[in-house]
Amino acid sequence: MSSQRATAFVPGHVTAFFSAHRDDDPTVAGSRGAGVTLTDGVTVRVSAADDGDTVADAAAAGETTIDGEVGSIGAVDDVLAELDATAADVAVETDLPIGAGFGVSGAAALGAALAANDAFDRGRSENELVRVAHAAEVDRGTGLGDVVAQARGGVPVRLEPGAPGVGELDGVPASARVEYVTFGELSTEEVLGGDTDALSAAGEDALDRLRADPRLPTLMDAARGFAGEADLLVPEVAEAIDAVDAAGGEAAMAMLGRTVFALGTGLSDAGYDPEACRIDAAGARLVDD
Ligand SMILES: Nc1ncnc2c1ncn2[C@@H]1O[C@H](COP(=O)(O)OP(=O)(O)OP(=O)(O)O)[C@@H](O)[C@H]1O
Ligand SMILES: CC(C)(CO)[C@@H](O)C(=O)[O-]
Repeated sequence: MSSQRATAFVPGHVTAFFSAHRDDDPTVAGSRGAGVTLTDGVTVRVSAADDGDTVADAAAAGETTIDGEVGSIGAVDDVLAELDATAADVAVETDLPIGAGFGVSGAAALGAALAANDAFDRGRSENELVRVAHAAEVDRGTGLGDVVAQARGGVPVRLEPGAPGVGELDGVPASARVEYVTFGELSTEEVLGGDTDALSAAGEDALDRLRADPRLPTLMDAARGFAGEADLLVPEVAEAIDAVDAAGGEAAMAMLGRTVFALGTGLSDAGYDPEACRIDAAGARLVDD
């Protein structure tokens, strides 16, 4: 039965390191790498557009809002088109900053897929919905591996790139408090649109290290090495990582944003005023309205 409305929660995802793998087929394209999913995430509410009585109501049908403001996320539009739900209203809500390395666009796309499928009884399986959201995110150039990681939860390790059925995931078994501070955006589209050869070589090295020792401290250390080798570090991020290190903690840069994330109380101990959450244990899911 079709309820005409549904809500999904999708964890944020910070990538610690990655290599980019292109392909004409967006379900085959993606990234290898690893990162951390967060209990801070994105809530997506999908409902049948209320045509209402007024011209303004009718014009607002099929509208996306982001934290209450009318806006658009390309990958969400593509997901709705694929699920024959372009007339739906979509409300995206998040405390995470957009464009700062938390995979908000991937989360919004995956949340829209899960919620639209449920609201309109489209009968797709979880793998199919993850595939739709992954393909939309890749096609829009706003991410490569966030969607599959967010679907899984925990500390996802992307062993092979691509959507379910193509890619392969593992994970670092771990639970921890995570702190983060954001200094601003870094354009994913720009970095992915440039030459990614050096970055990808550094990402493959980092993945080999983590596979040999799948523990959180190794993930953080490999992430720091990656950010330097891939030439992505920005000064305020480097400074914060050094300050956390000097205070005895573990921090790294979130790809792709001017964002630092740390384990435990790393950033607080270094004198920053971070946001705090935990590693998300469950992955993307439908929730009660
Ligand atoms: N206020 C906003 N700031 C930035 N992007 C916005 C905003 N509102 C909508 N968007 C759309 O959201 C998407 C943001 O994608 P982008 O990949 O840059 O960010 P992200 O997914 O949050 O982070 P990242 O990929 O760095 O982890 C784009 O499609 C952009 O057009
Ligand atoms: C490319 C990327 C770093 C953008 O957030 C992410 O999607 C990833 O790890 O593939």
